[in-house]
Amino acid sequence: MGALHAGHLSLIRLAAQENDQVFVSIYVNPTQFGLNEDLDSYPKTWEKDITMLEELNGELKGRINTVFAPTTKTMYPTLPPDSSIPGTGSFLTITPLANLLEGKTRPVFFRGVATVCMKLFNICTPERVYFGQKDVQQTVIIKRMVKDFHLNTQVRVVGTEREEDGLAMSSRNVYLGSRRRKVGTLLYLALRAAEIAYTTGGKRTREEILAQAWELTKYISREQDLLSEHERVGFEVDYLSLADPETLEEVQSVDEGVGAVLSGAIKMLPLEGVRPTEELGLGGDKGAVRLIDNIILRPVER
Ligand SMILES: Nc1ncnc2c1ncn2[C@@H]1O[C@H](COP(=O)(O)OP(=O)(O)OP(=O)(O)O)[C@@H](O)[C@H]1O
Ligand SMILES: CC(C)(CO)[C@@H](O)C(=O)[O-]
Ligand code: BAL
Repeated sequence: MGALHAGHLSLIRLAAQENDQVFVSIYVNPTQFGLNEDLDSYPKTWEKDITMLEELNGELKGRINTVFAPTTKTMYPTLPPDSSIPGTGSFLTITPLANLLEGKTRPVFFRGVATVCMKLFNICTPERVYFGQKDVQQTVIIKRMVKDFHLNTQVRVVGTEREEDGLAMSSRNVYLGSRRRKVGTLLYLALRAAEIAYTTGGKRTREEILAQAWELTKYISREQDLLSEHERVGFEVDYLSLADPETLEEVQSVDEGVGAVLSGAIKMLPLEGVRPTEELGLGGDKGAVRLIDNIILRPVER
């Protein structure tokens, strides 16, 4: 969706390694934003995106063949895009996957994603498509769509690029501002604690694994509570999940031969006690900022 960062570039780099020609799409797709979401404020940095792509194209010896930045009239030629829950128009729904996890909070999100991806795939007929693991549910849904609709493309998933402190790169991080940015790593730290319980702690049940993640969020919350209103950051955990990698249904224990997806979402709340000089990030701290992240618990080779 543009506002490019190193995570996006890693998808393009892998695509250029595996293919002679790379087609990059930049399109902020309205139908995947709910009516109450941030479509209007979503960061748009077109000039900078093009400069980044030109530089990258030099490094990739000109393999970026096309940057496709369509208008909404091109993508939705018949009816104007509708983001309401009934949604009038031509849509693809991939259920029950689209109703789980992110879909609970964002009920039209995956309908919009599957629909726009089908359009993009039909326009460009790619041999391979590249998606980031940061949006793990999206990758599972696109794989299901490709399988169920017999699309002739291979879905490639690229690992999550992170900032030095572990925060998953995301175009929406610019909404955080400096105070919330410092605490923004908490979801990753919580997922890592749960991962360690599985990989080195030998834990296999849902309760044992997720307890580690919950403990860490509670610890950070207590730490924040001790700070003054000018320093503290409030957050709410939307969900922490331990799910089957293909169905994304919650599991009670991890089958080592199958592995699992550990994922979560948190809402960083608007600040209290804002001082006039405080750096607030895009949007000026008007709303909560929702962050997602995940770690794959890989199957153990037997
Ligand atoms: N940190 C990352 N590492 C690897 N891939 C990423 C990362 N962030 C996004 N991507 C991938 O880039 C593609 C385009 O994503 P998108 O434009 O929505 O960026 P985003 O940074 O995830 O934005 P948002 O903040 O809206 O989630 C998706 O396949 C997404 O999974
Ligand atoms: C898959 C996608 C391009 C659909 O607009 C979007 O959800 C994204 O960028 O992750
Ligand atoms: N990275 C997925 C796009 C979205 O959150 O809207």
